[in-house]
Amino acid sequence: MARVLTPDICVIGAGSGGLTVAAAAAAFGVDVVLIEKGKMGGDCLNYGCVPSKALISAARRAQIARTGSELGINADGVNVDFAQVHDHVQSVIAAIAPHDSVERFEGLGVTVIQEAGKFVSKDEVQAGETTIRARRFVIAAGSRPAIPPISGLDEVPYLTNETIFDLTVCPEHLIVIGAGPIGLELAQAHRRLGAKVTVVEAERALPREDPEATALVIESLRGEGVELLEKTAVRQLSGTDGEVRVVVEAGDGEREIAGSHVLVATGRKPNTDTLDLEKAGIAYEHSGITVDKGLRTTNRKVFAIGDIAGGLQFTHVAGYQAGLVIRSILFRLPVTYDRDIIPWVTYTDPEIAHIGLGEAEARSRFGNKVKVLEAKYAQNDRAQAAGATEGFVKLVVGARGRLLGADVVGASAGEIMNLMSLAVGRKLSVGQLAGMISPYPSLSEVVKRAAISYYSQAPSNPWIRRVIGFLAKFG
Ligand SMILES: Cc1cc2nc3c(=O)[nH]c(=O)nc-3n(C[C@H](O)[C@H](O)[C@H](O)COP(=O)(O)OP(=O)(O)OC[C@H]3O[C@@H](n4cnc5c(N)ncnc54)[C@H](O)[C@@H]3O)c2cc1C
Ligand SMILES: NC(=O)c1ccc[n+]([C@@H]2O[C@H](COP(=O)([O-])OP(=O)(O)OC[C@H]3O[C@@H](n4cnc5c(N)ncnc54)[C@H](O)[C@@H]3O)[C@@H](O)[C@H]2O)c1
Repeated sequence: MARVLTPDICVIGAGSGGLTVAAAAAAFGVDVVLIEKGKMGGDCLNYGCVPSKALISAARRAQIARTGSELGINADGVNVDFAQVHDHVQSVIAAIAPHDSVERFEGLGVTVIQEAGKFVSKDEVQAGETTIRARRFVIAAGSRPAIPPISGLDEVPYLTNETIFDLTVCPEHLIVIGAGPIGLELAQAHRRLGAKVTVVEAERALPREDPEATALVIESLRGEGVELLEKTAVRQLSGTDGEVRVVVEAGDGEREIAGSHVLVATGRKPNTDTLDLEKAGIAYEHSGITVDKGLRTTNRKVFAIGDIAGGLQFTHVAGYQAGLVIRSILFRLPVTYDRDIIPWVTYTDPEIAHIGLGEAEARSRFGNKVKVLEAKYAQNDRAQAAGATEGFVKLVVGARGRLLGADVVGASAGEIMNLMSLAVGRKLSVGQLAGMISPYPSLSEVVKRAAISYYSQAPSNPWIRRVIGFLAKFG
C-alpha cells in the first residue's frame, strides 16, 4: 500500500556505512529510515571482509600445521575438509548477522524498508510503494565487482567475491585475474587449502603498497606455490564449468593456462547506476559520487559515504565517514574527511599494512626534511621466538619528528597498525613513540626500535656531547 514517510534521515544501503549512520542516529533519538535491497550487512558481512577473513583463518591453521616442523612440531599429513571450511565461513557470517539484522535495527527504532531505493526528485526517494521525504539523505549503496571487457569472459562461468564463498569443493586449479587485495588474499587462502593457484596481474601486484613490503609478500606467496604473473594481459577466455582456458600475454609472448575455476578480482564499480541520481541533481563519475571534503554531494541535502563515494574502499572508512556525516547532520559541526590518517591492511601472510604518507609522497611534499626510519622483525625477540623474522616497520617522519606515515609488513602487521593509527591520527612525534613503554617481548616493540633509531645520530652531535660533559662535572 502506498505510503509517505517524512523522517529526519533516510539512509540508502545497509552495509558498513549505512548501518553505522542508522544506529548512531537512532541512538540520539532521531527518526531514521533505512532502505536495503539485498542482504543486511552489505558486502563486508556477506561477500567481503567477514567470509574472506574466516577462509584465511582456516587456511592459516592448515599452513601452521604444515610448517610446524620448523619449531619441532610434526603434524602428519594435513587433511583439509573443504566442505567443513565452507561451513565454518558461513557460520561466522551467521554469528555476526544478528548484529546487522532488520530485527536489531527495528529494535533500535529504525524503520527498515527491504526494497531498492531510487531518487524521484531533489528531496524524495522511492522504495517499493513507499515515498520517503527526508530532511537529509545518506547514500551508502556500496560497490560491486568491476568486470573487465575481456574477450570470452561472458561465455565462461567465472567467480567473483559474491560467489566464491559458496564453493563446497576446493577448486583444482584456481586462476585469479587481478593481484589486488581480493586477488592475493583469496589466492593464498585457496593455495593453502589445497588448490593449485595462478594469479594474472596486468600491472604490478598490490600497486598501492610500499614496493619493498610487497616484494616480501610476493616472495612468500611464490614460496608456497602460488604462480604469480605480473605485467601480464589476459587476452581470451574459453571453456566450461570445471575446465577453463585463459590465454595470457606478457613480454615473452602468449601462453594458455588451463584451470578449473576463474576468479575475477579486478577492482570495484560503484552502485551509482540504479539510484536515478540525475533526478536529485547529484553528480557522479566513473569512480563514484562526487563529494566535498565534508562528504556532501552536489545536492546539499544529500551525503554519500563508503565505497560509492569514490575514495578508499574499506569498512573502517565507511564507518569513519558515517561518524563525520552524523556530526554534520545532527550537530551541524564542520567536518573534514582526512585521507592521511586512514590505515589499511591486506591479510596475506605476511600481512601488509599502511597509513598516511609513503616515502615517495612525503618527499614530494616535504623534500629533504623527510627521514625514513626502519627496523626489521629479525631484530625483535618475540619475532625470533615465533620463527616469524620476515618483515619490517618503516616510519616516515617529517620536520620536528612528526610522524607522517608508516608501512608494516610481517606477522600481525594489522595489529601493529592500530598503534600506528593512534600515533599518526593523533599527530604524535617519533619521540613519543620512542618513549613508549612496550611490554617485552612483543612484536610492536619493533615500532619503538624504529622510532629510537631517529636518535642514532645523537652520540655524534657535538651539542649533546657538550651537555653530557657539562652534567658529568656535577658528579
Ligand atoms: C572480498 C572482499 C574482502 C574485503 N575485505 C575487507 C577487509 O578486510 N577490511 C576492510 O576494511 N574492507 C574490506 N573489504 C571492503 C569492504 O567490504 C567495503 O569497503 C565495505 O563493505 C563498504 O561498505 P559500504 O557501506 O560502502 O557498502 P556495502 O557494504 O557494499 O553496502 C551497500 C549496501 O547497499 C545496498 N544497495 C545498493 N543499492 C541499493 C539501492 N538502490 N537501494 C537499496 N539498497 C541498495 C547493497 O545491497 C548493500 O547491502 C573487502 C571487500 C571485498 C569484496
Ligand atoms: N584487507 C582489506 O582491507 C581488503 C581486502 C579485499 C578488498 N579490499 C577492498 O576492496 C577493493 C577492491 O579490491 P580488488 O583487489 O578487487 O581491487 P584493486 O583495484 O585493489 O586491485 C585490482 C587489481 O586488478 C588488476 N587488474 C585490473 N584489470 C585487470 C585485467 N583485465 N587483467 C589483469 N589484472 C587486472 C589491477 O591492476 C589491480 O592490481 C580494494 O581496493 C580494497 O579497498 C580490502
